[in-house]
This record gives sequence, C-alpha cells and structure tokens, in this order.
Amino acid sequence: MFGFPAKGEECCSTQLIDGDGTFNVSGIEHFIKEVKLSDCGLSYAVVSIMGPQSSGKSTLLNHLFGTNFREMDAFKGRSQTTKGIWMARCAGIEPCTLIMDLEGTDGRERGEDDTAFEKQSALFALAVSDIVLINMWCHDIGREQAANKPLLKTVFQVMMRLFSPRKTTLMFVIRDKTRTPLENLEPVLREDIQKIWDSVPKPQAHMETPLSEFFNVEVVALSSFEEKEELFKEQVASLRQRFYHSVAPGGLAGDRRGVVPASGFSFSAHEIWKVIKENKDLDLPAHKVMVATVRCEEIANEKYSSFAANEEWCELEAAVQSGPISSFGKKLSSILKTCLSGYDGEVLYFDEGVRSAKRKQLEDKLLQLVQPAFQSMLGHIRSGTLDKFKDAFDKALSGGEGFSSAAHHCSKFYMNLFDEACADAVIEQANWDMSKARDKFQRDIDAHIASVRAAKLGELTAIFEAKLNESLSGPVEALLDGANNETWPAIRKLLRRETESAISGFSDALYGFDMDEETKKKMLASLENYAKGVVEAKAREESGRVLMRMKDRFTSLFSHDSDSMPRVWTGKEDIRGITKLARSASLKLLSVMAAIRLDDETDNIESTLTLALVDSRSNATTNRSITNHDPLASSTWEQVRSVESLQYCKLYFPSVPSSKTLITPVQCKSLWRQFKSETEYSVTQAISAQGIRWLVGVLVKRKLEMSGLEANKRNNNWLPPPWAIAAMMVLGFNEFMTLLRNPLYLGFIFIGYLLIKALWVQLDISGEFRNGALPGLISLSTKFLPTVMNLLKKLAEEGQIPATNNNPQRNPVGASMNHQNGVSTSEISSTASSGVTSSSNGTEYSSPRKEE
Ligand SMILES: Nc1nc2c(ncn2[C@@H]2O[C@H](COP(=O)(O)OP(=O)(O)OP(=O)(O)O)[C@@H](O)[C@H]2O)c(=O)[nH]1
Repeated sequence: MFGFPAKGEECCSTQLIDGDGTFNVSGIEHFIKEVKLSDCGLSYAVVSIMGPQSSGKSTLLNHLFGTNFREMDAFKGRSQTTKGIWMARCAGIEPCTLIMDLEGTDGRERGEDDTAFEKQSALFALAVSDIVLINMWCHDIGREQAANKPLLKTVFQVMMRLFSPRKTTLMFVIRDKTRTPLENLEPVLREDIQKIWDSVPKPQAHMETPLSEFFNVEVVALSSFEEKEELFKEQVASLRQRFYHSVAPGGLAGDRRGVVPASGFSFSAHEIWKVIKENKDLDLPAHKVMVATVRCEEIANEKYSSFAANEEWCELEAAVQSGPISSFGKKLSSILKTCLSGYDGEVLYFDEGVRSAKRKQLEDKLLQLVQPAFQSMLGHIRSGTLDKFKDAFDKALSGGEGFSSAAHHCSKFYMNLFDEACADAVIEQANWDMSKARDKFQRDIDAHIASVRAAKLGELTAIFEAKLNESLSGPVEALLDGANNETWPAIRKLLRRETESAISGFSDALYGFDMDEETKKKMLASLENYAKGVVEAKAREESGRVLMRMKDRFTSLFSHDSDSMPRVWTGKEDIRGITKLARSASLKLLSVMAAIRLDDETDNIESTLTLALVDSRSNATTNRSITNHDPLASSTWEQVRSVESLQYCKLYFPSVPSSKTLITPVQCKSLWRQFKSETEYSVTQAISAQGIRWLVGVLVKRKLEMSGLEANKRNNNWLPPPWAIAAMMVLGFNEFMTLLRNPLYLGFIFIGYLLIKALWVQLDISGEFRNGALPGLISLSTKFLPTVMNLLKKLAEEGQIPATNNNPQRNPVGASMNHQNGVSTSEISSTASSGVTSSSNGTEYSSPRKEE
C-alpha cells in the first residue's frame, strides 16, 4: 500500500499518508531513523507543496530539492501520479529540510464533490509545515475562474481551524511565466489573495485579523520546464538558495511558531492527522503540550530503563547489600546526574512546563529506585557507628571515667561521626530528610546508655543488697535465737545502723550517674526497704522454727542446773518450779517471735499470751467461766484486741497488723499445746526417776535391817561350786586352747575384760548387789533407764525408729498448725536443739547455743 524508496536511489521518499487517508506509522518511523531527524532538535524545516493536479509539483520539488518524487510521464497524458502525501529529505540543504508532496487538487479521479481529502491534506500541510509552496499557472493570475482559487479558499478556511497562527510562509510559485515581469504580476496576485482572504468566512476572534498575521506571503515565478528547461533550472537553482538556513532568523521561515522538536515529529504528525481525520478543530498549542507530554514521558521511560540496567549502578546496588561503600553518595549522584542530563538533552525543545514536570517524575522514579540502596547504606552507617560507640563507651567506663561523663563524650563524638558518614552517603538529587535517621541513631545511643546504666545500677544495687544481707541476716538470727526483751530494740538499732551505712555508700556510688533527685530518692528508699525486707524475711524464717526453739529452751532450762550442768534428779528438786520457769522462758520466746517489731511502737503480745496460756485465769475451764470466750481464737492480733479489750480492760492489748504478724493468736495457742505435749514426757521422766530413787532407798534400808551382816556374807559367796568349775575346764578345754592360740581372740578377750572391769568399778556393781539381787537390779536400772530412754527418743526424732510423738492422730492441732505456718512438725523436731542459760530470776536469757 505504501511506497518506499527504490534500491539505489540517492534520496529516499516515503508515503506518509496514502490516498485513503491512512497514516504510515512504520514508514515514517523508518524514514525518521534513516534521516536521523531525532538528533536535529529544532533545527529542521518542513516544506510542502500543494496545487492543481499535474501542475508540475513533483517536477519542481525534484529539481529544487534533489528529491525523487514520482513525476508524470509527459508522453502518457495528464493523469494523477501523486496519491496521498509523500515525504522525502532534501539533499544538500542545511538544516535538515523535509519535503512533502501533496496530492493535486481538482483531480478528476476524486470528482468535483470529493474535496474532503483536499481540505484535510491542506490542513495537515499547514499544521506541520514551515513553508508551503502553492503551485499555480501564470495565466490564472487575475482570472475569476482561476484554478487556484478553490485551493486558496480551502487553505484560508482550514487555517481558521488552527487555534493559533503559525506564521507559515506561503510561497506562490508561478509556473510558465510569460514575458510579463514579476513586478507586474505580484501586485495582481496579492490583490487576488487578499480578495480571497476577505471573502473567506472567519470566526469572531479573527474577524479583523490581517492575512499577514497568519502568513508570510512570498511570490516567485518560473519559466516553463517543458519549453525553457535550462532557464527553468537556472531559476530553480536560484530559488534553492533561499532554502538554505530557512529557519534561522531572517530566513524564509525565520519567524515560524509552535515548532515541534524533531524527536516528536513522527508522533506529532500522526496525532495531527488523527485529529484532522476526526474533523476536529486543531488546537496547536494544546497539541504541542500533548506531544511534549508523550515524548518527554517516552524519553523519561527510556532513561529510567537505561539507568536500571546501568552497569555502574547495578554494581553499586549489589555492593551496598554486603557492606558500607565509601563515597556512596558521590558515586550514585554522578550516575543519576548522567541519566538526568541525557533526559535534559533530549527534551530540550519540548514545552518547558511539560519537560520539567516529566523530569521531576523521572527524578522521583529514579530516587525511588535507589532509595533501598541508600537505606541499606544508612543501616550500615548506623549499625557500624553504634558498634563503635558501644566499644568506646565500654572502654571509657572500664577506664574509670564517670558514667555521665563517658556517656556525654561518647554520644557527642559518635553523633558527629554519624553525621559525617551520612553526609558522605547523601545523594545530591534526593534532598532527603536525614533528621529521622539521625533521631533514630540518637535513640539507639540513648537506649544503649540507658541499658548500660540499668545494668550498672543493678550491679550496684545487688552489691549493696548483698552487703545488707550479710550484715543483717546473721546478727538478726542470733538476736532472735536468744529472744528476750531487748531483742527487737537491738534488731532495730542494728537495722538503723546498717541501713544508714549502706545508704551513704550507695548515695556516693550513684553520684557518677548524674541522676535526678527523684530517681535517686526512689533508689535509696528501695534499698532501705530491702534492708527491712531482709530483717522481716529472717524473722519469718526463724518463726517457722519457733516450736523447736521453744523445746530447746525448755530442755535447756529443765535438764540443766544454773551452772549449765546436767541435772540429776535426786528427789530434792522442785520439779514443778523448774517446769514453770522453763515454760515461761519458752513462752517469752514465742511472744518475741510472734510479730515483727521494726517500729518503736510497743505491744503486749507477751502479756496476752501469759494471760491466756500460763496464768491461772488462762486455764481453759476458768477462762471460759470468766470470758465465755477463748482470747486466742483469732487469726489476727487486731481481732484479739477488739474482743478482749472488753474483757481485760486494764491491759493494753496489742494491735499488730497482719503484715507484721509472724504467728497468729490461734497458731500461738496451737503451738503452745504442742509444745506442752512434747515436753510433758521430760517432766514425767523426771518425776519417775525421782520416784524410783526414793523406792530404791526405802528397799535398801529395809533389806539391811532384815538381813544383817550374815546375809551380806552369804550374798558375797557368788562363785560356783568346785565340781562345776572342774566340769567347765574339762568340757571347754578345746575352746580354751583355741582362744589361747589365737592372738586376735586374746586381744578381744583382754579388751572385753577391761571394759567390764571399768563398768564394774564405775557403776559400783558389787556395791549395788551388796543388798541382794533385786535391789541391785532396780538400782542399776535407775542409772541406765534415763540414758536409754534419751537415746531412744533421739533415734525417734532422727527417724531411725518409728516416732511416737509426731503421730498426727495424737497431735492433730500441732500438725495442722505447722502446716499453716509452712513448717512441718517433723522438720521442727529434727533440728538440733540449742541450749540457754537461765539467769537468777529465770526471765532473761542469752543464747550461747551448744550441742547437747
Ligand atoms: N507546461 C508545463 N508543464 C510542465 C512543467 N513542469 C512539468 N510539466 C509537466 O507537467 C506534467 C505533470 O508533471 P508532474 O510533475 O507529475 O505534475 P504533478 O503536479 O506532480 O502531478 P500530480 O502529482 O499528479 O498532481 C508532466 O508531463 C511534466 O512534464 C512546467 O513548468 N510547465
């Protein structure tokens, strides 16, 4: 359908639009590449020719511009040769000049009524050309029925459909000029043109607009090519000179307007033709913007794609994934700059507003593309600088620098380092806000400082807490062990002294942390509370062992005399008095252990316990008769006060809050019951021992009275008869000899002899049996029985033989109470007992514990 230049032709011509009005997109693109039009920018000119069919248009163009448009063969008769619109590049004229050969008007092939294509092609030529040649016969000038009149009318009418005049140069080429000189012809022609212009209906806006506003009118005359060919050629050669640098100021098209840059020519021409075909008005300025928009976008896309594939960028992007890159910003900025410069160069002649907008879009897209790499770079900078900061900070701290000072110096130094590194990574074109990255880095540094501070403060706190633990736990345990009236005052004094010392030291240590007063106060208060907590915890721990301690104290006082010597129950001792003394000492211990008394407030737990458990009034039967209520049947000491204050008005009853209570009233009662039941055995044992001793004394006395000295002598004859001794020697000779021969047996026999002899002498067995066998056995049992019973009891406590006292069925209250207290009875029983030394009045005790 479309025509292409024949092979070997020096200058190509291409059919731009065919006779049916189809635009040859591929052909024109091929043509533009061929003539390298895209590189021309605005330095190109478009010249078109219109005129009646077979008026020698192609002949003129081929001679004038060196093109090879098809010409009619003169010998075949006049017929249409050019269909549609053809385009070729002018040879040898600078700048690049494109020539368009239009289909002739008034062609018989289309008929008189088909003027649509004629008008469309005229409008197209006016829209894209800088110079329009209008071919006309010389003899038509001044004629009413001239062939060019309809053509001019068409040109002027369609001109109105362009929203803005382009100042196109209309060059009237008068063919077959006669002898009449051009000076005479030109005014007539101009008059004709003016008449036609005046007669053309115009829109309101251009009613008064002169022709010269739209067109530069030029007139040339040429001799007949057929009759005076040489002269024709000379005149054409002369005319050709006028087309050199036609677009330069002063040139033929020097004041043209609305030029589309060469790279947009193909697109622009196609779009114009589309609008013309749709019979719409052609808004050239808007069209120009449209072309600029499309072309700038195309160019921007091309640049973006070429940037994305740019080797330098790809290497940089890959490298930044694995680590920081020096001069990252500089390198990337340079690649971006090259890309944007390329865009700027190519869109230079397009509408400024459009190209700037598209440049911005391209820049944004490019920056979006490179941003992840930039973020990676920032990430490297941040993590690297943060690591360096951490090392430097640790070194400064371990080098002995104060915490606040080290934090301040290191933070400042590494913030500056971060800023410098960021400056090195900054992309010129980006103008990204770095404050967020900086803030984040600052937050990272602050968080690290805070975590180190917390760790250091934690260490410091732990050190002082450990010191407090050490200085309080042991002494408090010792003080509670020897519970007496001075125990809690002494604990308070100890707590005050140790707390003050710790707080003073802690306060000095906190100095370097540059803390605000409120936080410091909180920390000191926390340490103070910790100290209290140590004492309270120790007191709670010791209260769990109160039963064992009470029993120890009881045993110590009951089984030892005032010189701490083991008591021998001779029958002269006041067992009741000793028991009472020992029990009241144990009750004292219970009352001291019953509550935490770290405040100076006094309470009367001891009096309450004495009243309820020891005094005559506390006897269950009597008590009920007086109060009809058990004063210790309460789980808090507050309730005891509220109830009992009505009954015992003369007493100040304790008001110990639950938080300070170690042993509740009901637990005290239960403990006391268990304590009594578990110590009763010792008392019973003492009473039995005293009874046996008394019985033995009576029996011995009577025997001595009855038997006298003879009986005494008879009783001394304890050896067997002689015949029995002889029989033993005969029958046991072999065994006797075996014993004598074996030195080991001899050794055992000798040791056994020594032991028996020692026991014999120590226990005075011969003396005991002096008054007869029964008194002797009874007397010896009184010596052995307490020792054996104590041994059995100890074994039972250690769990080596079945316990009798820990039977929960026998002591259900005690068992349940100890579970409430968190300490089991067996645990209490198994703990080694401790001793106390009683003072003369039996109420003050010191605590040198000793192994029984
Ligand atoms: N009288 C006269 N005839 C000429 C002149 N130049 C060319 N011709 C003849 O006119 C005829 C048509 O020439 P073309 O150049 O093909 O004319 P055209 O206007 O291009 O024809 P279409 O493209 O068909 O409209 C040819 O036979 C030419 O020899 C001229 O200056 N004077």
